[in-house]
Amino acid sequence: MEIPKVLVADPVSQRGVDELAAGGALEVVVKTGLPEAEIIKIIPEFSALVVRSQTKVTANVLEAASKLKVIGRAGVGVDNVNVDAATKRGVIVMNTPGGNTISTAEHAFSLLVSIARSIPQADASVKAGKWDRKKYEGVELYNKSLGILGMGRIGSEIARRAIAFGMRVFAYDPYLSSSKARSLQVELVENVDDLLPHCDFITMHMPLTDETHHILDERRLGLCRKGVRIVNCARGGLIDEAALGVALQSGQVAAAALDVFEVEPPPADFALRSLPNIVFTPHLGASTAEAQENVGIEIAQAIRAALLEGEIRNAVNMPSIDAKTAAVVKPFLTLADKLGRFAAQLAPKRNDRIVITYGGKAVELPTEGVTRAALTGFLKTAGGEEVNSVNVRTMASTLGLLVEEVKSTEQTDFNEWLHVAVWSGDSKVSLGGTFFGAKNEPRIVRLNGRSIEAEPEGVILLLENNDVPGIVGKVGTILGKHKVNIASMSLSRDEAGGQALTVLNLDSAPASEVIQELLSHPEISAARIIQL
Ligand SMILES: NC(=O)C1=CN([C@@H]2O[C@H](COP(=O)(O)OP(=O)(O)OC[C@H]3O[C@@H](n4cnc5c(N)ncnc54)[C@H](O)[C@@H]3O)[C@@H](O)[C@H]2O)C=CC1
Ligand SMILES: O=C(O)C(=O)COP(=O)(O)O
Repeated sequence: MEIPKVLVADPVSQRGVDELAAGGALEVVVKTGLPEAEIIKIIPEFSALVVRSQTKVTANVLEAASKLKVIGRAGVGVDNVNVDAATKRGVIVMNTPGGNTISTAEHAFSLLVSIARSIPQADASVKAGKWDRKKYEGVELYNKSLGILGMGRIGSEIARRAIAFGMRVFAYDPYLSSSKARSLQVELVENVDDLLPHCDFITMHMPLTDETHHILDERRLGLCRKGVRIVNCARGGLIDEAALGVALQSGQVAAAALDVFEVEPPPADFALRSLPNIVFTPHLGASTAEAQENVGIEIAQAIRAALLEGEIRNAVNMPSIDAKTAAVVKPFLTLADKLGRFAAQLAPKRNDRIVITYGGKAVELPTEGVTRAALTGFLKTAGGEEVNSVNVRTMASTLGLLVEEVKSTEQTDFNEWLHVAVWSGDSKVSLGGTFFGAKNEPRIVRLNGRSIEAEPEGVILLLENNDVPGIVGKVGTILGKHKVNIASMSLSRDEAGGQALTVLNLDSAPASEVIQELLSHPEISAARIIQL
């Protein structure tokens, strides 16, 4: 079997590369700093791609990435990855939250102190042979107020450090609970506008999203306390850099420090470069030996787990699942896929709703992965092999297919079972499955409300026929005449002499003339082949 290849497109610690390549199960290629065109040329060979913040994983790169299963971001922010395009192409996007938290918090806090005391400027001044002690008079952090925009991992570490420096900390984070704010000893402010006038210092620690883009714009910079000092160690797009430049020149903002920029690296004519009261670092927040060791190893382990064991860790575009749970869920994934495929071949084309019901012990499962498997089985007939558990929810939503999950308390003959029902208007198709025997073999045991027994595998012949003597023999004779062997057969009838559903597992697919011959029998009203 071909060894999956992994492209490391941004600098990752050697220990991370070694972890990826361990045991020879993956082939690791390190090619950093490639332009998009070069990545597009080579990406078709790769099953996984490792990036940091420099490589842009664009829709064009993803379009070319025919083999790609996983994008591993050795760090936190994934705004350099077109996650929507990755999801549409069924590519898992993972990151390593936490691996560079301390490093980034320490860097941001260092920048805070730097601009309180103009350390970089004073350093440059002495190195230039000057001795300006008055010019570089600074301010204390002690007894000052700090506003933290984004109180997650890094924001929380900043808060701890600020409190240790005797600062009063205000936090703006719409997703932070009051109890968490209390435990962090920060004062939660409902909206940014109310926070800004109270802060001597402001530091940004939120992701770059549509909601946070330019969250500090000209208007809000005007709301800040005059002489505020601002640090951005999160993402350049959070601050309107042009407005910041004006505020720095007017003194509305006394000083600023940027580790991140709207365009990285900033262009040669970057206007802020000439201002005396701003400090820059080249996106160094996570650039420590410890952080890079952490994120390198963590992303390597996550990619190996995904490619080699089907375990999903820290995915940003689908539910994570650990190896132990993956093993428990695995048989249900197969059954769900088969039920979905079976339903797709029976259901009419335009479907409004699909309901996946869990019964017996199956109600204890982490259902999302199993639901996605049933959906994938169902939609593969519509969407082709492109559909997988990463993009299937998006596809269902695009098709207007309402997806429902039910945990049933219904008592049945089965210890654990799954049921898939699909509606198109008033017409409904439904299938139920469970597992039989010591080997936990999957079985289809319900079809449109009737009890049957069929292996969800290979060629299945469905017959609707009158329950009359000799019909089974007749079906066997017709199939036998055409050398079609019956592997198993199950017959389900409403009542003796009534309507019956006959389900046969066949060793080969009968030709269409065989189906026509079966349909020519007066007691057989429907015959169709299902391929699983
Ligand atoms: N300069 C650097 O090298 C580094 C930069 N970063 C950046 O820092 C950001 C934060 O990193 P972590 O703390 O690890 O992430 P995190 O996910 O732990 O924290 C982000 C916080 O932002 C909050 N948030 C989200 N939308 C918000 C909004 N509209 N308004 C206010 N708060 C909002 C979230 O609720 C969360 O608490 C990352 O997204 C990344 O962009 C992270 C690591 C290194
Ligand atoms: O983890 C993040 O979000 C970062 O911004 C770190 O960026 P880097 O991996 O150092 O290019």
